This record gives sequence, structure tokens and C-alpha cells, in this order.
Amino acid sequence: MMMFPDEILQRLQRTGIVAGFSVEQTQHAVPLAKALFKGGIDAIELTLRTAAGIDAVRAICAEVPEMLVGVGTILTPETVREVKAAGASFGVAPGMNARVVRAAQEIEFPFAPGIMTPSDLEAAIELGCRFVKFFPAEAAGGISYLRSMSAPYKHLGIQYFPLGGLNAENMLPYLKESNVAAIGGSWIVKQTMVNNEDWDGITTSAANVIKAKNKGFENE
Ligand SMILES: O=C(O)C(=O)C[C@H](O)[C@H](O)COP(=O)(O)O
Repeated sequence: MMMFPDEILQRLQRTGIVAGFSVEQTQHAVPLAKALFKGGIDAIELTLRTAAGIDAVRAICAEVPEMLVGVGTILTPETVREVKAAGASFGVAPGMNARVVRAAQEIEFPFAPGIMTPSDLEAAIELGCRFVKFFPAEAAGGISYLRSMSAPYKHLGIQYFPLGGLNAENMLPYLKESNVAAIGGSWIVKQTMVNNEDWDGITTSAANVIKAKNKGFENE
């Protein structure tokens, strides 16, 4: 079974930058998603680390349909089903859990497990994954680590989604790598901005990231 439809992969590739965040209060979810979209970020990874997580996914899917809604920190098969029912378009996890991958396959929910080592990657490949999250990207060794780790699997056409320690200063080499579909991280949405309901600040933060990306590709 196709683990990750081309259509969603292409949506991720279009902007190439995914804003990761979690929300403490459900009512923050919709204005936050709208603020990101206004700044040019059209894909999110809402991490399920708070009680408000699933309700926040549901609210964004219902009220901000222009946003591509991904969910992170999917650690159990039950959560895969819950996240799909909430309306999310795709899911990711920090690690490679075969039970979670199989649960996603059973209900045809696009899912990218997290990988860091060749062994993680081979486990994901064996389960049929061709799109994987690379986490924690910077701590693992960054772009040079990704290049050498992924080299033996190049012929398989794996696409990577690096997260973990990324920001506007170090994202460009990843974005320029041909097997990187998109990058993401939590630096775009600062928790203090959410707490202060500073939606304009979040729009500016998103716009600055897009600006930095465009500048980095200017002379190519
Ligand atoms: O929860 C998941 O599914 C994850 O894999 C973890 C998050 O994507 C990272 O925590 C983002 O990393 P930072 O940008 O360094 O904060």
C-alpha cells in the first residue's frame, strides 16, 4: 500500500516549510493556523503533547481548510485512528514504531515514521515507507549526517522530512537537498506569542521564514 500519496507529498514540497507546535488551549488553534497561513506557511505539524491536541486538530481542519494539517507525536495505533477521524491529512512520529505504521496502513492514513539510523530506515522501508521524518536532525549530525546515512538507499527514492533543531539560519542546505521534501520545526511559533495571542507576531514570524527561504534560492 502507498504509505504517502504523491498529492500530499507535493503539497509539502510546494512551500517546503512546516510549522510545528502544540496548543494548551483549544481556542488558540484556529487563530494560530490562520496567522501562519497569512504569513505564507500552509502546512503544520500539530504535536499531540497536550490535552487540547485532538480538539485543536479538529478545529483547524473544520475552520481552516486551506491549511494542510499534519499531526505529530503519534505514538500508538489508537492515536492514528483518532487523528484520522479528527480530519488530519497526515501524521508523523519521532520514532519508528511498526505497530503505528501498520495501523496507519490499515486505515490508509498517510504516515511518516521518524528515523535517525540506517536500521530505523531499513525497518521503515521494509514496511513500505518511502517518506520518513528525519529526527532529531541537527543533534544527529545535520545535513552531512543525512547525506551519508541516506546514500546507500538513494536508488529507492526515499524522501526525507528533517526536524529537530532547525531554524531559518540552518534550514537552507536541507531545503536544497534533492531528497528533502520539506523541513519543519517549532521555532516559527514561539509559545510566548501563543500565550499572548500575538497572532500578528506569528504571521510576521512565518513571513520572515518564507522570505529567508526565497532569498536563499534567489541566485539559482
Ligand atoms: O512529536 C513529533 O512527532 C516529533 O518528531 C518531534 C517534533 O517534530 C520536534 O520536537 C520538532 O523539533 P524542534 O523544532 O527542535 O522543536
